[in-house]
Amino acid sequence: MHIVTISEMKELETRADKEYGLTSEILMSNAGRSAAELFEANLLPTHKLKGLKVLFLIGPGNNGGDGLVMASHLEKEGALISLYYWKEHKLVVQGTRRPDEVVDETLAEQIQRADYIIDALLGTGRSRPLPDDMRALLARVKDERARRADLRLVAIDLPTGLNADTGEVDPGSIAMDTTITLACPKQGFFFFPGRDYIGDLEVGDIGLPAALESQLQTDMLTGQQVHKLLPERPLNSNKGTFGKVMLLCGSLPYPGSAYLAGSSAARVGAGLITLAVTEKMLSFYASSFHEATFTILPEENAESYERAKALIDKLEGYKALLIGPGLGQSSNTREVILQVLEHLRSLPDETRPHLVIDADGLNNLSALERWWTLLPKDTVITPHPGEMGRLCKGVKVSGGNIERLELARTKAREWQVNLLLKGSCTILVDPEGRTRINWWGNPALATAGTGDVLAGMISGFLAQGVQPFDAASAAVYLHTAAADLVNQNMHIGRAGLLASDLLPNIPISLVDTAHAKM
Ligand SMILES: NC(=O)C1=CN([C@@H]2O[C@H](COP(=O)(O)OP(=O)(O)OC[C@H]3O[C@@H](n4cnc5c(N)ncnc54)[C@H](O)[C@@H]3O)[C@@H](O)[C@H]2O)[C@@H](O)CC1
Ligand SMILES: [K+]
Repeated sequence: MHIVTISEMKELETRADKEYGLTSEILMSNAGRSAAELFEANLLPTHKLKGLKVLFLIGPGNNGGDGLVMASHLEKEGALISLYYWKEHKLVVQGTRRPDEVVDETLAEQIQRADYIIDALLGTGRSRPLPDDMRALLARVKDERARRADLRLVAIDLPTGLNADTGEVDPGSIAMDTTITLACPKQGFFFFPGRDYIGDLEVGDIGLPAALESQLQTDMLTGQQVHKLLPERPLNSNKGTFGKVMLLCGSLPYPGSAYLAGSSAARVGAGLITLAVTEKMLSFYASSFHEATFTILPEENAESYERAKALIDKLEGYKALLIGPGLGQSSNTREVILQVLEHLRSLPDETRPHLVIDADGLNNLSALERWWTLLPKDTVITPHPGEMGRLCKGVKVSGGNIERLELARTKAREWQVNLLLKGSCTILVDPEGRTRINWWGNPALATAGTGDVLAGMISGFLAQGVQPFDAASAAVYLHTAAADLVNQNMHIGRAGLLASDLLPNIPISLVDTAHAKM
């Protein structure tokens, strides 16, 4: 599913008209019908349309036009519709226009009795700050929503006043329970503060031919898309079929990282997991991770070339290598990483394991000048905002604002990597600038070890032959899906998840993609 900017959306509409004869009226008619269908589909099981009291706030442009089409569909199905035309200050209640002198009073009543209020005031055409009377109207709706939790607010295309490119909001904008956006999600939905105003996101089909969208470079990750990226599991297979993952992870203060990452690689289906560890650490892993195999490395005070050689000697036949989680940042360890990278660069593409670098792997690299020139082709790197800041030599990187997007795009191209920039809506960019953004986020994931799980999942997909950008994309989507399953199955809210809770839920999240609604 493509994500668009305002100008990309306008261009799609212009070309739809020019090349396919899909006029603005046709698109609006499709938009209103589709919004009505999605609205009705989401009412169940708590509400039914017959007798439902729905107040539409209608703006002066096409967004208002979408609202009017949607309203007429709902009315035909038995909903009790009121229409407030903001610009004309006109109120129509179930087909009857109210006299001008009672509009204010009647509108107040309609707001108080509505089951649903639909924001069809402004969409992508908003061009200036909201006028005071529109802000006042929205403030009344917001107060009513605060007073009555069962009042539902639904935006058509986008919440009024939200900047669809940047996610900035007007002071008068209010948070919705649902946004039914038209044709494509807008870029601004994925960045704060806008992200908090969208509520549940639904995407209405307005009948744009798919060919029109072929130029668009930015996608929203969806379950349906991820389902197609998952590796096949033929019956005629053995553990060799699904690839081997080597992990250079974990050190004395952070032993759990290698366990979490390795288990996650197995949970997405990799055939064999090998932890490269010192003998001192072996007993810890052997007792907690029965399925793993081990490559024994010299202790950490050994010469770096001995440590690197012990790993390199065992790498043949591995399809994926994960470097970093819990590895520590000693200069000796940095040298080990450099030697391993040199070895990987010397290998032909066909035999080189795909590389993922996370956490301390990135921290070690960021201490070096032009570190990206040391990476083999098609490496996946997975920084959180702090690590990204260090990789960019001190740039401040936000966890959720729009500047992240441009930075990620610029750096993925400059560094020629598959960049996964973590955050509330994680961004993925490939070396050519192709971009994918994860809509779903889960605050319960903001806890130690969940990054190790993500890195492990990517490696596990790489081992199975999934292409690097796709492996990272699938892992990001499934990581949040697994967290949502933990929330549901353990009945926990936004806090209290342990990274290890994700592990048994990862395979379930894979299965669930087969039934994803989008
Ligand atoms: N053009 C098309 O082909 C389609 C448009 N669609 C809908 O049309 C919307 C875009 O339509 P428009 O371009 O007409 O834009 P809008 O409906 O968002 O609003 C534009 C109108 O609002 C006024 N306006 C702008 N900023 C304002 C402000 N701050 N305060 C008060 N008035 C303001 C403008 O003068 C103009 O009259 C989309 O969001 C979507 O809902 C969909 O129906 C799909 C097809
Ligand atoms: K709107």
